[in-house]
Amino acid sequence: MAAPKDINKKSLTGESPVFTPGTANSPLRKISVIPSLAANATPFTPLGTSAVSTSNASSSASPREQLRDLANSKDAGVSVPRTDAISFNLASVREFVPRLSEQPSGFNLSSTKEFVPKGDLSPFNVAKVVEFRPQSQALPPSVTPPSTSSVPNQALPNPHPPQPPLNSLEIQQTPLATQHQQPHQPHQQHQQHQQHQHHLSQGLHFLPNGPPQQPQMPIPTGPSRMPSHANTDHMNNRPGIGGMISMSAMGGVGGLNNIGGMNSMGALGAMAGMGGISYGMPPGSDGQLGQSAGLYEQYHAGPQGAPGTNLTTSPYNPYAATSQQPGREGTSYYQGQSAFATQHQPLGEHLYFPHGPHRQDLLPRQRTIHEFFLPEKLRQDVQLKSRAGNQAAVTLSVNVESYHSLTALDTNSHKVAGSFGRITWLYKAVASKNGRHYCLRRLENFRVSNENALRAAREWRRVTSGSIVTVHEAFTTRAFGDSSVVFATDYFPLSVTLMQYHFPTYGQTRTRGNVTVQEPVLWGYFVQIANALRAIHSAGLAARCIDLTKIIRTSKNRIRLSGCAVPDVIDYDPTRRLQDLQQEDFVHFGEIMVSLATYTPPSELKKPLSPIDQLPEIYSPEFKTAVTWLLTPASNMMTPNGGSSGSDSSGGKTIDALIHSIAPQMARYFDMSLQENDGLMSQVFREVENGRIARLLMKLGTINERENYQRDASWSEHGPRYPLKLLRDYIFHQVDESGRPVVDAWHILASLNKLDAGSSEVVRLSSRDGRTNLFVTYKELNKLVQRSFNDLIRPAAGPNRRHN
Ligand SMILES: Nc1ncnc2c1ncn2[C@@H]1O[C@H](COP(=O)(O)OP(=O)(O)OP(=O)(O)O)[C@@H](O)[C@H]1O
Repeated sequence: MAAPKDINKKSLTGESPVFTPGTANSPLRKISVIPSLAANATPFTPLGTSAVSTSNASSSASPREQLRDLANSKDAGVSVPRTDAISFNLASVREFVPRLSEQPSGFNLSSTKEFVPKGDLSPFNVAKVVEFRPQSQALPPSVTPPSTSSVPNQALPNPHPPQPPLNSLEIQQTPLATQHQQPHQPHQQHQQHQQHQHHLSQGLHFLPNGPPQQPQMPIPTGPSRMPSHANTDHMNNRPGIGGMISMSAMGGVGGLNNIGGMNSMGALGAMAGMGGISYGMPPGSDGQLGQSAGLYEQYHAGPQGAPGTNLTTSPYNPYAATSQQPGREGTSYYQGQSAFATQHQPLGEHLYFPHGPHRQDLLPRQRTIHEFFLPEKLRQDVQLKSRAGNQAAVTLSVNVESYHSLTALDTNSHKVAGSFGRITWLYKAVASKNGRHYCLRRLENFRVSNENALRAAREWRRVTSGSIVTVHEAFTTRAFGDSSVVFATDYFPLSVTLMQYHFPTYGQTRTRGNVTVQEPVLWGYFVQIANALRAIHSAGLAARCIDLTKIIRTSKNRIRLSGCAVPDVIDYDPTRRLQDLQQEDFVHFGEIMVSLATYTPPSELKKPLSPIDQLPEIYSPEFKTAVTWLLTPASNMMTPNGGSSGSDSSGGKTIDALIHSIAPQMARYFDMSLQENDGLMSQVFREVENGRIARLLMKLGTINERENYQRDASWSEHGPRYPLKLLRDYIFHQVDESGRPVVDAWHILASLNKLDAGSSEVVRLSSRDGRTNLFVTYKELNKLVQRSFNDLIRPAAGPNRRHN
């Protein structure tokens, strides 16, 4: 899609009527641009002025009219000029669907997965990002680089003198010579390395992971670090919004997350007291910033940072791209400051709270885009399930009790009597009482002969286990035009039965191959079914449905017994002894294990089973013994590990005996499950932080370029909110020395997180013509964001407030 040419041209040459920084009308410019230096400045190529904003700005129509025009326009939706040159576009991030080989994409996950430190042209290649140098980079450190606005703009160390209030922000025309040298100079890195070597040789401790004071910092584990302000910040007062966004709709944006290892995040410092900054502060609460800043200063003033401390004790952060910038450690710029004070930033301030296992052995350049986001496999899995859960291709027009929006889950529309000996139907349905999805299993045309049968089914509500599909209720209904019994159970999207999973061609004429299910997988099933039986038997019930068609696989090797309670209704017989039914459970359990181990459908198993003969050699004696125990009648009983006990007082086998005997396998599975849990928790911690970034982006998006406020001086292009516009350019519209877009995910995330945390780091914001430079801390910018946003949502705010 082509953007209108004239607009592109304007945007690219900085003639956009929207963006005219540094004009004579700009109050900021009047204050502080130094004309003589301005003349020498290298022009900064403006980028990214949207067609939308351009046309809006030049139009005198009302916002509503403009929107309508825009919607009707042929070019509606063409917003960013030069999209052809930008290989990273947010739409692709949002969906974050890897385009496998058929399309070359600048943001192709499959390519980023194969991380190539050099030569990979992906804009998300961290190696490339780290190696990016502005033109002046080539100069030796001693040579003053020429003034340039090409990016990355330099984030300067915290000079620590009290920050001026925002309205007195200093705008300077400062040649880079007075700033620091360009980042990542090999020469400087070499010096740094030598310095550390030197320290080591002197017996000094080299602390790669942050200052020793860090443990003293309180580290809350959640993102909510200050009281919320119900009257101010809509976004902040909905705790779920971040997660929601990060999971689905804004997959990519929500995915913007932890760069823990990249040392660019702002959470820990924020958690240590500055955290409130990021969450909707009413204008009057800025004092809290001061307090948190106090903490920060305290942190700096720790014993190791005392004046006179040898610089060599300064911890070196190996992951901090910025800490490698020359001049960061130098004392010349910050005379009289301590070693810690001269540190660029304490490590913790830009790291999220590390949680769970993580790899330590990666160099910064080896970190890939995957470190920023939820692992692709997991994300896809979650998203597919979520989509399947919400999908309703064909919804029945029947409402059953309090359930509506019924969707059939059975793939076979010509039903015959199934494994229960009856015709059953399965539906996904939504419960009116809570809006959740449930799975309804309907017994077609079934009349309950005895009221107690349904009561027996309700007993199953008490049984809760991770290996059982929980039964919530059972009732009779005529909603389907017959007399049906319905069981409402938990719903697990995209689950398949073990029969479907392991015997996908069953019932087809195709011959089966010889497939072996690995023993660890079988042990996994074994342990989970044993766990289900323990819960069932100890509740005084029997499963009575251990069948490959009634065990569902809800995620990788994760299974649950479904269909429980159905046999209790269909075959209700109060005369049958519970012990007998439980003994039958063991036999059915043994049969499905033999079936899977020999890759034989249950109906084709040769009976009576003699597992020792039937089970292939590849399985261990331990496994064979356990299966044999399941199939052996109680009268000849031995323990699953070959012992002689295992029966209860009535002479039957017990589930406790089984579990006792397979304890080593249970422990192994338990440990695996703990590890999996750790892994998932660390992902959750990472994703929690995404919400912060998403909220911040929403705020920035709602504040910037508000055309309908232009007559309001406080919202005008060159008013006090001007730095936010420059910040937007700094974060998203970076260009290199030849004016080409630089799309650097690391830079975007790092900047947003520093902004969110209200870091004291100074950032230089340049206007697009390069003549105006603002030196401002993220802390001040953060305040400005909060203040502007609060102004925006406060009903009485803004004299010219008009609603779109
Ligand atoms: N609780 C559940 N949540 C989501 N899907 C389920 C649930 N229980 C079963 N399913 C899925 O519904 C489909 C049909 O299951 P069902 O138990 O009816 O199997 P079946 O082979 O049709 O059995 P039958 O022979 O009794 O008809 C299967 O793909 C199964 O994975």
